[in-house]
Amino acid sequence: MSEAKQVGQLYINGTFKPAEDGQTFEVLNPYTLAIIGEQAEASEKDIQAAIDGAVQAFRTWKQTTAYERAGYLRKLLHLMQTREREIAEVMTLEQGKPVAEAVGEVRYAASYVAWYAEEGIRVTGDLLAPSQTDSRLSVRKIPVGPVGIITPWNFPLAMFVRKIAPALAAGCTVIVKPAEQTPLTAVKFFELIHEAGFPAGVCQLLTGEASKIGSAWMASSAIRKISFTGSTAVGKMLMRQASETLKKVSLELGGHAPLIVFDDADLDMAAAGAVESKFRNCGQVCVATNRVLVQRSVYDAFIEKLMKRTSALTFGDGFTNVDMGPIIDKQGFDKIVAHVDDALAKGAKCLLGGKPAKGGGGYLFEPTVLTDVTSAMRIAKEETFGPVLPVFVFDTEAEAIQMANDTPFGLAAYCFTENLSRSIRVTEALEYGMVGLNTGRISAAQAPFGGVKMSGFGREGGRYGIEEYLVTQYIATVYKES
Ligand SMILES: NC(=O)C1=CN([C@@H]2O[C@H](COP(=O)(O)OP(=O)(O)OC[C@H]3O[C@@H](n4cnc5c(N)ncnc54)[C@H](OP(=O)(O)O)[C@@H]3O)[C@@H](O)[C@H]2O)C=CC1
Ligand SMILES: O=C(O)CCCC(=O)O
Repeated sequence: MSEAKQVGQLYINGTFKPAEDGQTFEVLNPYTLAIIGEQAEASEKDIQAAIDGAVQAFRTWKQTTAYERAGYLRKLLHLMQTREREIAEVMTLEQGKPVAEAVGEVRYAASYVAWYAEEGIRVTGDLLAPSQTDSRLSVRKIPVGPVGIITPWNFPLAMFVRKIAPALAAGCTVIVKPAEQTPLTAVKFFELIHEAGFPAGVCQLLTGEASKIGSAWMASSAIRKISFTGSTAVGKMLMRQASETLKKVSLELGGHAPLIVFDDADLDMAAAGAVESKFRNCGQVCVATNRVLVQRSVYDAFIEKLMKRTSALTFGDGFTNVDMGPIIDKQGFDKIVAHVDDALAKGAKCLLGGKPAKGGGGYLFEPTVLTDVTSAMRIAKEETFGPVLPVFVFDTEAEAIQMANDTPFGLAAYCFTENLSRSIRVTEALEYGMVGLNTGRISAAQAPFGGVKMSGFGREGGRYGIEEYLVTQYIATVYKES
């Protein structure tokens, strides 16, 4: 990837432009902490121009047929497929994940575009049985209106693509606000939006101060829906703000995923699932395993298999052949260090890693396995968002279920067992929006991604995801019989 500094602009009303007052902010490479670019910081005027553009464009976009909208999405899909390496390299530069993983993310994002290019044409209404002969009772599904989208840095592309694809397919217009750490991937993607020829105002990009953009959207009754992925704290605040103008809201928030290994599990599959689920994206994933719960009788055998896989993991510069890149920033790094230090101070044993690593100048942390972990430790309660795997022991199925559900979060959980009856009992007892049975990978464009409890609400993916961008209109008609 070229070392030339990237300069990212806003995308408003079909045009790339700098901020109206010329303000920018710096973008860093998290592996080296070098400044790799500058990104426009939207002014109040820019934010308002985007809202006005979204409102104006909605008037015509909502009138297009689902087939026309599918055509635009298919063009976008083609561009994403042909330019995947280019997008992936920008992602690695500003987010740090290995290029191969970044390519995987571009493909994953593209799978949502492919899905919703198809799903948009399947939105239908109903004709209800009337209570009198001269009437028709019809139900339409119509786009909710302009949507504000706020996403985090851990998946700089997929997190907003899986929101905009169903929104555009449904007939909504969208404005995207990506995380401050990863705006350049979004700019690269919007070049494709531009090339795909979406009408001006249908899909726009704002970068800059989150609270300024968020507050302007919240104050505007024109923005009818907010879709957010990020921390529970910010999600709760956005929901409070959205109540002022009663916007529809979807929140995909933090998780604290348990991964349960029963004594009848295939331990190789369980160890592979734990490592895949924990160490993908250096553990900076809301569905990452945050707690491994192992039945006592297979504890030693499982740990041995887990250690074999974990100690083979490599980390470093995402542009080299490694399994993991750096931690995104100091705040994320400090939380990981604090969780590990707290666990060790309270009696946990470190079997692997447990400390920062050198290299690059950014924030690296060794893949870490902790045992003798107890519920008194922070790591047992909070999302670590890093490459640290704490292992707990249990004796009975009831105890495993109780431990797994003992959290305010409810995003993803994993269970490994070869026993059919147990698999049904346990997966259905888990208070989570998503459960992986004998797998550490659950995400798919056709499936409903989302949580319960403090992990939020709303679903992304499949036929469920488009519902988030639709509202129901009922029309009662009385007609004259000739
Ligand atoms: N569910 C998930 O996938 C994620 C969970 N997290 C959890 O949250 C922790 C903190 O991560 P962090 O990146 O700070 O998460 P945040 O929730 O702060 O950031 C996510 C998005 O929200 C934006 N945002 C922040 N404050 C506001 C606001 N007042 N109004 C509108 N938008 C706002 C951010 O913008 P900006 O970047 O400009 O501040 C970013 O685009 C992580 O350690 C992890 O535990 C984090 C990311 C993703
Ligand atoms: O961390 C997230 O918010 C999304 C996880 C990525 C995925 O598996 O879809």
